[in-house]
Order: sequence, then structure tokens, then C-alpha cells
Amino acid sequence: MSTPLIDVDNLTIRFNTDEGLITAVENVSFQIAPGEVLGLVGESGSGKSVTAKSLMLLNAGNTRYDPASRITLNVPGADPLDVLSLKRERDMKPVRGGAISMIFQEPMASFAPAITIGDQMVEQLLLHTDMNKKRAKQISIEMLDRVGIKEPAKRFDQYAFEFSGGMRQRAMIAMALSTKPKLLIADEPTTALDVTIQAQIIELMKDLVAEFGMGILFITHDLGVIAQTADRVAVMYLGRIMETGAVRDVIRRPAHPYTQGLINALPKLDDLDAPLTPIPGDIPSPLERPTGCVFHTRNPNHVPGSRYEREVPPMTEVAPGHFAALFPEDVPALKEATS
Ligand SMILES: Nc1ncnc2c1ncn2[C@@H]1O[C@H](COP(=O)(O)OP(=O)(O)OP(=O)(O)O)[C@@H](O)[C@H]1O
Repeated sequence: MSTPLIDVDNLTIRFNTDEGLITAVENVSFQIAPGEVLGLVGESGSGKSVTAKSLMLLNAGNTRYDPASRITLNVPGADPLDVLSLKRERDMKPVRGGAISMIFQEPMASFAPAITIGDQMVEQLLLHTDMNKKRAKQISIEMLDRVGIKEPAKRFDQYAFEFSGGMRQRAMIAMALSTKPKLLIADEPTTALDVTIQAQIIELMKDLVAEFGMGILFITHDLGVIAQTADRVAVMYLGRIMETGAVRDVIRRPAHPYTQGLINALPKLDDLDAPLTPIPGDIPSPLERPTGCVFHTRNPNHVPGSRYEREVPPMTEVAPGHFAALFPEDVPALKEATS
């Protein structure tokens, strides 16, 4: 990979709580290149949002980043930025709505109810660019048009409550993209939408990646959405990456039992009578993180007493560019190659 836009290295995030220090993300590493979409997938509570928020330093006040964690933002033409070292609000400007923008599942949360959509878009542009108000209005209307909002000049003067759900999502994308971010973080951006609008939004995002060449971190619990949108995927469980690689390789040939479980839990459209096979058990509380491989307590193939109970398995390359958190002796292809 050429210089990645964002380089997350060994990220460990803990939270100080009344019950003690809990680990939400542990030794997570990934990179995103310009024009690349990385999907981050996993069940609720696996640490996807906390990971994403760390890129913009948006986690709550009780967050403790491990000193060995590094997040480096490489914007072409600028010096590499050590994100976790930023302390002052004004130094954070590049990562908050400048080089990085974020869109959320619930667009209402992104818009102030009593300010028009247009004024909010203009305000954001004035904050992050050198353009004047007239140009900011022009760009905002162009962006509303670009995301498929009809009569954009009229819509510019309306409030979020006057928009339908799908339109609000489009407006939020327009606002997030108007500053031309280098990296877009999309946290479950289509979960609340019906499937037709969801498909339109996904197509729109793909077009925009091609047009602007930005990188996207796309977060979802839905593997089907990942298959449609991402180039590569990282599968998270209880704060750790279990498997990562090109999306087709990971979905067609999942190597880790957790990824296999997520795929088996999906309904099969060609066999609606087939029983769904959810992953057994619930995600343990972060206060009771299993030792060794965090998934061993739910792995249906777990052999009691095996080293997975004590040791954290390394990210083993199971196929070129495709890694899984397994000891090498448990990867069938590697076993054949080495024996
Ligand atoms: N400020 C905080 N203080 C304590 N714990 C927190 C805090 N923020 C997040 N957590 C915990 O961190 C863990 C990971 O949460 P996160 O929201 O990243 O999960 P997620 O994978 O995005 O799930 P979802 O799909 O439900 O959004 C959870 O156990 C959550 O309760």
C-alpha cells in the first residue's frame, strides 16, 4: 500500500468506569488508502464506534488511550499528524470536519433542529475552508443537488424536520462531503433506512468515492452491506480484530470461526426454510473479558484446555493479504503447505 491516509497502529482503548477500567478496543491495527473503503463489521458492543470515534478524538472524557497506540493521519501535502497527541481544540480542527468527516445512523443527531439545513452547511464550510459566505451557499446547494435532493435551492432554506428520513441521510452526506474530507467515517449510515433507499445511498457513496477519491471507514453489523460497499473488511469481536482481508476473500472463504458464525447467521434467500444458526451465547461483558482468544467462550469448535484459553493468537496470513486471529497449526491451507 502506498502511504495510507490513516494508519491505526496497535490501538488500545480503555474506559474508566465506576466498576473499574474496562477494555473496549485492544491492539487494533488497520490502514485505509485514498479511494479505499474499509468495512468494520461485528456485533453490537464489539468496539466499532469507539474505534471510529478515536480517529476524530470524539470519545468521552473517561477514555484512556494506551501509550503504545498510534493513529497517524497522512494528508497529501501536509506533515503526518499524530492524532492521539492532539490536546488543544484548535489543533483538532483537521480531524474534526476538516480532513475527516463522520456520518451517523441517525441524521437528526447531526442537525440542530432550529437552524436551517443550509445555514448549518454554510457554517461548517466557513469554519473549515477559506471560502466566503456566497461561495459556501453555492457549494452547499451544489452538494444537495449532487446527492439527489430535488429543488436544492428551496431545500437549502428548510429545517431537518421538513425532510424525510432518506432525504435527511442524503443531506447529512452532502454536509459531510462539502468540505471535501479525505476520510469519511460512516457509522451504520443505512441501518435506519428501508432497503430501496439503503441501496440508493450505497450507490451514491460509491459514486462519491470514485469522484472525490476519498477513503471511507464504513461501520455496520450487516455483512451484506459490507459485501456491496467495501474493498476490504475487518471483523471485530469484543474489541479485537478477528479477521481481515479483501471483502470477497473473507466472505467466500472465512477462516475464523467468528466470521464463519456471522455468515451462517445470515438468512439464505435461496433457501428460506433453512434454520438460522446464530452464534451461541451472548457477547461477554467487557468487565469479564475472556483470557486468550476473546472468542473462545462462544466458539462451538473450541477444544477445552487448548492454548486459545491462555494465549492471544497472532494475526496469521491464511491466504495472500487475508489474515485471521488463529494459531498457524489451525489454518488448513498452511498446515498442508508446511507438512
Ligand atoms: N464512555 C464510555 N464509558 C464506558 N464504556 C463505554 C464508553 N463508550 C463505549 N463504551 C463501551 O465500549 C464497548 C464498545 O462500544 P461500541 O459502541 O464501540 O460498540 P459497537 O461495536 O459500535 O456497537 P453498536 O453496533 O451497538 O454501536 C461497549 O461495551 C460500550 O458499552
